[in-house]
Amino acid sequence: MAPRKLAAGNWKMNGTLASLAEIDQLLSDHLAPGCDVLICPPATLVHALAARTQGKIAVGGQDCHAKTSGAHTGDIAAAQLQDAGASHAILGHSERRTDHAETDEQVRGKAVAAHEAGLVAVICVGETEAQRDAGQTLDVISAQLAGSVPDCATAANTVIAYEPVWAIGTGRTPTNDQIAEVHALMRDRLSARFDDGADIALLYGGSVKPGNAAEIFAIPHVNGALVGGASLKAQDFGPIIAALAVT
Ligand SMILES: O=C(CO)COP(=O)(O)O
Repeated sequence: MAPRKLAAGNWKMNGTLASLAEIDQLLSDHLAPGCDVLICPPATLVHALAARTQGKIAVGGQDCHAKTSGAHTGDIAAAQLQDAGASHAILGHSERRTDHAETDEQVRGKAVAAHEAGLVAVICVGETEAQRDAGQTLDVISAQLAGSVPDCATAANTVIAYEPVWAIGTGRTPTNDQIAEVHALMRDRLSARFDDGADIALLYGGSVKPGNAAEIFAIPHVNGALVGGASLKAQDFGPIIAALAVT
């Protein structure tokens, strides 16, 4: 079994009910068989999006709590996401690691909770610019993988997204060789640790656009993308999905 190809959109803190019209557009224009499509809208829109798309695309949350319920104001349990129609949860995004000081250990706990609720955990890793400049990229990625990915991970319940922090929302992307180096490292680490680690899908994220998607998808061990800004408009996300489907 080869890793499944996945085009994933992370809407971050963008969108209202009116934005779901973009998804209608996407469904009518572009739904290419040949890759899976996931949209992770703000939590307020998970249920409406799932109801509207009826399984034609997957819907995910952008975070979940490690506990199943309780006194955690403002947080969302994995089972609540699942109840609202989500099948995935992005975990450990660099914006969560920065804005909410999430640690690898906390991300791992969230991933276990996601798995227990039947969700696929989309676990994010990535170096800062200072870490890259200091030659620490591979060590940082190795440590984040070791710390954030739980022992219960399988190819069926886990996706890893490599998102260099300095490439997110900046219009800057690593060179193809830099992406290839990190993805090869991730494949090695996961294959060494998990029986089906060779089949865990590896996404690249950070300034993926219609104009660079095909080139990025041609890089070995890149099985899809986690797309921020360009996932908000069907006219941008559609061509990215199409590029992945034919890779
Ligand atoms: O953070 C990202 C997806 O999770 C990437 O965001 P951009 O595609 O806007 O750079």
